[in-house]
Amino acid sequence: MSAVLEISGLQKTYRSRKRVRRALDGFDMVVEAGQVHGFLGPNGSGKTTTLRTLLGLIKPNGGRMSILGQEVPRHLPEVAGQVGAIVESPQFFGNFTARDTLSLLADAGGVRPERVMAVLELVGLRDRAKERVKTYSLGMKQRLAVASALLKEPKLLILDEPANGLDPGGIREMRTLMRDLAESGMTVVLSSHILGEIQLICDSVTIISAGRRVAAGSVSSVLAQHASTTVKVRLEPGVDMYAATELLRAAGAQVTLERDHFTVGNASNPAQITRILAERQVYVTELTPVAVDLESVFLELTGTAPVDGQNRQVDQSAPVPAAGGWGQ
Ligand SMILES: Nc1ncnc2c1ncn2[C@@H]1O[C@H](COP(=O)(O)OP(=O)(O)OP(=O)(O)O)[C@@H](O)[C@H]1O
Repeated sequence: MSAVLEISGLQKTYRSRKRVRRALDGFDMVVEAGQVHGFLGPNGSGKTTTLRTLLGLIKPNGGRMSILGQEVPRHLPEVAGQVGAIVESPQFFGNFTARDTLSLLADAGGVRPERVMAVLELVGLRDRAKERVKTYSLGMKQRLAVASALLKEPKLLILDEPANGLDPGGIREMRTLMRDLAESGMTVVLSSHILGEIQLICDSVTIISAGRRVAAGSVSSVLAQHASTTVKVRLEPGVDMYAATELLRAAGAQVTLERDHFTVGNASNPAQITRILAERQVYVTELTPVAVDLESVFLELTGTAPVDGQNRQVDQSAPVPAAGGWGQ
C-alpha cells in the first residue's frame, strides 16, 4: 500500500489581539490508497484546521504535508485536480437545477460536460437532476455536494461531516456511496462525530485530541489496542447479588452493580469470578466480555488530553499495563 496523504508534525497557531490558540500541536496522519479513512475528534480538536491547511486554505506554522506523493502546499497546483473536497457546506442557488448547478461548476473547472450526469448517477440523483435544488431534502443537497466534489474524478475525496444533519436513511445512503467510491479505487477521508457510522464504514481511523494524534490505524487494530477486560456477570435468579459482589470486591475485583447484573472491570482472568462465587455455592448463569466499540475508545482517548509541551503523539507513549491479577 502507498500513502495518498501524509501529514507530519503539523503546527497551527491562531493569533488574535486577545489570545493565542494552538489548534494543531505536531499532528501526524497517514492515509493509505483505496481506504475509507475516518478522521475523528471532539469539537475544537483541530479537524477542520487540518483539512483547511491541507487544502491550502490556511497557512501552517510548521510541519510537512504531502498528497499523492507531492509536497503541499508547494505542489498543490499539480495535485489539486486529483483532490475533491467539501470542507464547508457548499451554498447552491435554490432556483438552479442540480444539472445546471453542476454544469456551471464543470464549465468553470474545465471538466467534460458528460461528467455532470455521470456524477449525478453515482450519487443517485440522476432522476431528480432537472428539479430545482430548493426542492431537495438535506440528504439530497449533501449528495449534490459530494457530486460536485466528484466532477474532477478525484483520486482523493475529503469530506468534512458528510452525514451531518442526515436522518438514518440519509446516513445509510451516504455510507453506501462512500463504500462504492472506495471500491472504485478512490481514497476517501471523512470527518464525523457519528462514531457507530465510522466503525461501519471505515477501514482505518485517526483520532485527534487537542491538536495531537491520540490513535491511528485500522479500525480493528485501534479497537484491539483498547480491548476491554470488563465482563458482564449474571447470577441465578433469587441470589443475593450484593453479597456476591462483596465477595469479589474482597478479592480485589472492580465491581459495578447494575439492575439485574454486575460488571467486573479488571477481569483479565474471568475464571476467578466463577471460582470465587462457586466456592460459596453462588452460580453464574452468564459471563460475557463487554465489547469495546469506537465510541468508548474515542471517549477514553479524548477524555485524556495530551500533556502540554510533549513533542510526541500520544499513541506513541508507553502502553499502560492491563489491569488484573486479583483473586490469585
Ligand atoms: N479562525 C480561527 N481563529 C481563531 N481560532 C480558531 C479559528 N479557527 C479555529 N480556531 C480554534 O482552533 C481550534 C480547532 O478548531 P477546528 O475548527 O479545527 O476544530 P474541529 O475539530 O474542526 O471542531 P468541530 O468538530 O467543532 O468542527 C479550536 O479551539 C477553535 O476555536
